[in-house]
Amino acid sequence: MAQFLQVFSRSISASSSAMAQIKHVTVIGSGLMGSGIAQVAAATGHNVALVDQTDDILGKSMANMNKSLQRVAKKKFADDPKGGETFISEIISRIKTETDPTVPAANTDLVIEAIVENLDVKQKLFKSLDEAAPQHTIFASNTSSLPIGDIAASTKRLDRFGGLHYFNPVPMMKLVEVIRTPDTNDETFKSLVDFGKAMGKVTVECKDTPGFIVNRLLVPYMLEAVRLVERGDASPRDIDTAMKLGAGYPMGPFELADYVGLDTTKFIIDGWYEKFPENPLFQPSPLLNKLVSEGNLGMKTGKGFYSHKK
Ligand SMILES: CCCCCCCCCCCCCC(=O)CC(=O)SCCNC(=O)CCNC(=O)[C@H](O)C(C)(C)COP(=O)(O)OP(=O)(O)OC[C@H]1O[C@@H](n2cnc3c(N)ncnc32)[C@H](O)[C@@H]1OP(=O)(O)O
Ligand SMILES: NC(=O)C1=CN([C@@H]2O[C@H](COP(=O)(O)OP(=O)(O)OC[C@H]3O[C@@H](n4cnc5c(N)ncnc54)[C@H](O)[C@@H]3O)[C@@H](O)[C@H]2O)C=CC1
Repeated sequence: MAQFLQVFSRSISASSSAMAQIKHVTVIGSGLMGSGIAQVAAATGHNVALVDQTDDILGKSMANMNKSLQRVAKKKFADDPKGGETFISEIISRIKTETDPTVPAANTDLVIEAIVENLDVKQKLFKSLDEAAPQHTIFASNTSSLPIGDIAASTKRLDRFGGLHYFNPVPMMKLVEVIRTPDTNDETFKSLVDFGKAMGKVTVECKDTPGFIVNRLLVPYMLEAVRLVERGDASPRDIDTAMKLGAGYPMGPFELADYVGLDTTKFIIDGWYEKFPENPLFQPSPLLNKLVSEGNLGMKTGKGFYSHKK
């Protein structure tokens, strides 16, 4: 009987610790996505550690978050600029920056990874985090295209690993896809859904299938657009106009590719081509490859399919 009670109380405490509300979040990668995720997590009351490779990169991310928050505050505090300043400074004060991911990971409830779209680099990061983070910490990746199970395989916490796939720009886009692998346990999955909702997002659930829901549909559409241009059938400008005015999309496929980043876009296509080489859909795009090889990565560099003011 004593043994049964011990096991019973251990399982209660394990499950209640896994179910504990997520308060401290570590976001790794402070680029387009990581900075947006950190900003919204802090704006919804979470304590956030934001990690990147250098203090210089982190400084630029903090400045970008400030700009985004100014846009939010301008609307929210239209008649109260002082209130707007307090709003911004309170959110910013909940974000600490760090260059060593293992430091905040040692004391965090959730790690959200938003680094470069490369399986080896993500696996290497999570392997080191697995050694540093406590038992209860949940790991999540914001990958656009890599299998969550492949990233999780670098750790010993397959049951506490899932996907949280946000959309760009995170402060404006209302969706987060919550991904469970066959190993993700129910407590972890529920914590991830609850966290998505606590960030003010609408959550949808998806299995660990290539592209999840949105990118499974979006990537073929965008690739068809680039093939139209490569065949000389229509210009990027006309395709964008057509999809905005004819299909009601807020951005056309080329504007969106520049917004997402052509480097990230290429990582996604190259990864799927390597995995599904026989699929005609994922054949490399000479036009995209040319732009990336010239360092024209879209809005982040000031030039991609279009020129952008920096
Ligand atoms: C064709 C090339 C082929 C390549 C191969 C294909 C590869 C496939 C790549 C797939 C990539 C997948 C990436 C991924 O995993 C998933 C994604 O995230 S996909 C991207 C999803 N996002 C979208 O689709 C964005 C669509 N665009 C919009 O919704 C709007 O355009 C946007 C909200 C971005 C901007 O709105 P717009 O009216 O155009 O401009 P404004 O500047 O006037 O903004 C409106 C409004 O919003 C406020 N705002 C905008 N950005 C921010 C921000 N970052 N922070 C805070 N606030 C922001 C702004 O202040 C305005 O507010 P007002 O009150 O209206 O003034
Ligand atoms: N750009 C987009 O629209 C979307 C991207 N994603 C995914 O989010 C992830 C990040 O994408 P972006 O933010 O666009 O990329 P980004 O290039 O803007 O930012 C990536 C950041 O990660 C940092 N980084 C790289 N390796 C690191 C490491 N080992 N440790 C710490 N930091 C490291 C880089 O310095 C950079 O600041 C990718 O997996 C991408 O597929 C998901 C949804 C939308």
